[in-house]
This record gives sequence, C-alpha cells and structure tokens, in this order.
Amino acid sequence: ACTRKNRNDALHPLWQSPLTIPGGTRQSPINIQWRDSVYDPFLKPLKISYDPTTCLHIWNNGYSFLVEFDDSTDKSIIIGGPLENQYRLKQFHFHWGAINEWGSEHTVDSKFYPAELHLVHWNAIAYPTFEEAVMEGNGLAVIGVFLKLGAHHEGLQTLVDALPAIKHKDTVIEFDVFDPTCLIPSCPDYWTYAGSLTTPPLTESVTWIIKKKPIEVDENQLEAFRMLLFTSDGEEEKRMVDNFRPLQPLMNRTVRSSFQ
Ligand SMILES: NS(=O)(=O)c1ccc(C(=O)O)c(S(=O)(=O)NCCc2ccccc2)c1
Ligand SMILES: [Zn+2]
Repeated sequence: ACTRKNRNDALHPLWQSPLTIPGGTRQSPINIQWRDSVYDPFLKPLKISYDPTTCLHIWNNGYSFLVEFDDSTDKSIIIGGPLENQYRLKQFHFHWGAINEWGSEHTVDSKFYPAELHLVHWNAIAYPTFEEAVMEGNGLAVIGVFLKLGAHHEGLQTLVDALPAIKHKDTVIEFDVFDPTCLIPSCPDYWTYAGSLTTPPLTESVTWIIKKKPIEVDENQLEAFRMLLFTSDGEEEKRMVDNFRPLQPLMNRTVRSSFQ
C-alpha cells in the first residue's frame, strides 16, 4: 500500500517549499495576538539611517518585486531596537493578495492586511557575507510594515511607476536614488520576535521587527502590484498575487512589544 505523505511534506504551491520545516521551532510568519504580546521596557527605539544613493535596481524575481541596495558598506543601516548591533540594508520587497481581504504574511489578532513590506538587513558585524548571515540565528533583521487601503502614498508611487517595466520574471531596471524611510511609519511602536525567512531556505535567522502602525496606499497602487507576473516573457501569463506564506505555529515563543 502506498504510504500517505504526511502534511509536513505538503508543498506550498507557490514556492514548492514545505509548508512546515521538520524540527522548525521558530518559523514565520505568525499571527500576533496583541493581548499576548509582552511589553519590554528594555527595548530601545529602532534607529534607521539609509543613504538613498545606495539604491541599485528594482527587479521581478518571480516571487515578488524587490529593490536592492549596495550593502558593501555601512551606509544604510539600522541599529537599536531588539538588535545587539547594526545591520545593513540589503533589499526590500512586498507580499500581497489577489484582493484587499488578504495579502500580508503576518496577521494582527488574526486580521490580514492587503499587503506587507519587508526590509531585509544582515549582521555584517558578526558575519562576512549575507549568505553566511542567512544561516545564523542572529544573522538577519527584517522590518515588517503593513499596508492598508486608504490615501494615495506619494513615496510608493515612485516604485509603482517603475512596475510596468518589470512586469515579467527576471526583468530589472536601474533605480538609482530611493529612500525607503518614506515607507516606514513615523510612529516608533513595534512588536519583535525570533523567526525565519518566509521563502526558501526558510532558515531560522530572522529577528522580526513588525511596525504597529500601517502605511496607507490607494486601490490603484495595490492594483499595480497585481499586474506583475510570476511568469517570464513568452510563457503563459500568471498574475503575481497571493505571494505570502501560510501562518506558522507560535510554539514556545513570546512576542514582545516596544509599547504599553
Ligand atoms: N519574506 S523574507 O523577508 O523572508 C524574504 C523574501 C525573499 C527574499 C529573497 O531572496 O528575495 C529574502 S532574502 O533576500 O533574505 N533572501 C533569502 C534567500 C537567499 C539566501 C541566500 C542567498 C540568496 C538568497 C527574504
Ligand atoms: Zn518577505
């Protein structure tokens, strides 16, 4: 008789990655239950200092669209918050849904946002390369910012205007000055927890810093994300939507808040 493949090795349709990592104890994303988060008075404010000229290009990698930065120096860094030392900005990208009812990776009290921004940073003090940092428990720090439907976002529009040029997988365009600070809410409040990458290799190397306040974007801007394609030019078109990983078990973790 054939053995029933257990749920663990069910593959997520999008990334062909396992839904759960065998032995994984700190997987992401998770639901943030506000009332279960614990205020930590020792958490410092997060200090963000990006140099807009370190921006390199914007491209469609077949999972999302991402803006990559020159991370060969300490020009664009974050420091403080839950972090032991400074982390260098490498790239930022988004996750979104086919409709406004879902799209974010993390949820707050089981509520989805229509999209979520991730700014990926790595610990260049402790590790010589990004690839090595990806494999270490304190290697990465990702800032998560929720997007909600509302007013037009001026800063985001610069990115939206570039999307038609990267409609297909593996297309890239020059993007030489952009300051992602404009995409981060000025409210300092955040939650933080120990988690993982939400795309392969799903390594448990991420200190997540999830901003409490969302940014507002308008319907046209969300629709612009949804006109991107997972597929390359010439292939049968598949719209790039629902590029978020399913929620993972909290297991033995506490989410801390920087606010009461
Ligand atoms: N949702 S998330 O923040 O976890 C995330 C999503 C996508 C990517 C990415 O590779 O584009 C990344 S990444 O830039 O951190 N790359 C991780 C995979 C990777 C490992 C080693 C070398 C290259 C890529 C992170
Ligand atoms: Zn992400």
